Amino acid sequence: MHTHENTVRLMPDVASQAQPHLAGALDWVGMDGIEVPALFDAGDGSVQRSSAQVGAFVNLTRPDKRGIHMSRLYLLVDEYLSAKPVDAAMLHSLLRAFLDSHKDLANRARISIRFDQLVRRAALRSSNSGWRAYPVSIEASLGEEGFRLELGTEVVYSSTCPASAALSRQLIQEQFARDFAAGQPLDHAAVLAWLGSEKGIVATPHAQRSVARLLVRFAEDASLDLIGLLDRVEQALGTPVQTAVKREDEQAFALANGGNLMFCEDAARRIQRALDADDRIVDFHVRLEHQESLHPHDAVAYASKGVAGGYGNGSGRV
Ligand SMILES: Nc1nc2c(ncn2[C@@H]2O[C@H](COP(=O)(O)OP(=O)(O)OP(=O)(O)O)[C@@H](O)[C@H]2O)c(=O)[nH]1
Repeated sequence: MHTHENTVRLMPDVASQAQPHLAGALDWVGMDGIEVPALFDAGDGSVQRSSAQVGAFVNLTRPDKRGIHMSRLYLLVDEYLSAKPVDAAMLHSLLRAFLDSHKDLANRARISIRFDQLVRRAALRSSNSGWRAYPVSIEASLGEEGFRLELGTEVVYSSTCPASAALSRQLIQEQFARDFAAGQPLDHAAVLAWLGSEKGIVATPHAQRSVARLLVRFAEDASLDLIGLLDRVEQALGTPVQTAVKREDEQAFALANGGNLMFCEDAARRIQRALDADDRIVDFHVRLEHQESLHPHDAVAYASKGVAGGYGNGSGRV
């Protein structure tokens, strides 16, 4: 009977052989789409387990070596992601372990983790609540430039067009002028009834489902505060999409939209101001997409960190 050691000794190890024909250092080698159940901080003190897709990579600095040791990266991903919630410190030590497992072969490592963060959101007025699933992509790397951590996510919201609102108001005024003659005393009850009729709102501004795509780089010592980031962005926008909606919630949403008219430029500046004020965020790029109901195309704005001579150049990284 073979012992485990004997069996292993009999197996050829192609990856560690010297490269016979083609030599060359490689930028990144690894695996993408690794399926793992990973743990994430749910933002309320509890831990959420989500199905995640992981990319695990190191560079290959040795031109003469055939390949990296994929299984080592795979097993490290499984070990670390099963043990504790994904955060900056854990990712940093996982990447260090990637490099330790490839001594003399690699000096850079990176990992990407994609999953949906489920968050229970309260209704605007009623006591109900419902789920939102925010798509999240975490990218961490370790190399000569140190540890870097970026987080990408999306917030969906409603935007009502300010131009359309002004044009609608003008038509409502004109309708009022037609229905109530100038110089005549106004009958309070008649005006109230008129306001409650469809004539009182002959034109309605168009609103659109809109998407803010965010890419944020955190300071090296900052925590991975995903829920805090989502909350801050939704507050800055003012009209995030709702989950459970009763009539009282829908009315509150209509009021919020009426007081929150915005072009995509306005939305971009609101997020820019909110994220600029957060010193745990060293850089960010946002892309705002207003999926127009007036047009078959979208209105789009990009913004990035607004420091003087800043990082942002409209490169559209998101
Ligand atoms: N390097 C590399 N390995 C691959 C690739 N596709 C599949 N693999 C497999 O990944 C398996 C595991 O690789 P290793 O980590 O080198 O496995 P191992 O030699 O048993 O493990 P160690 O003893 O730790 O090196 C190998 O059997 C490879 O065939 C590829 O494109 N490149």
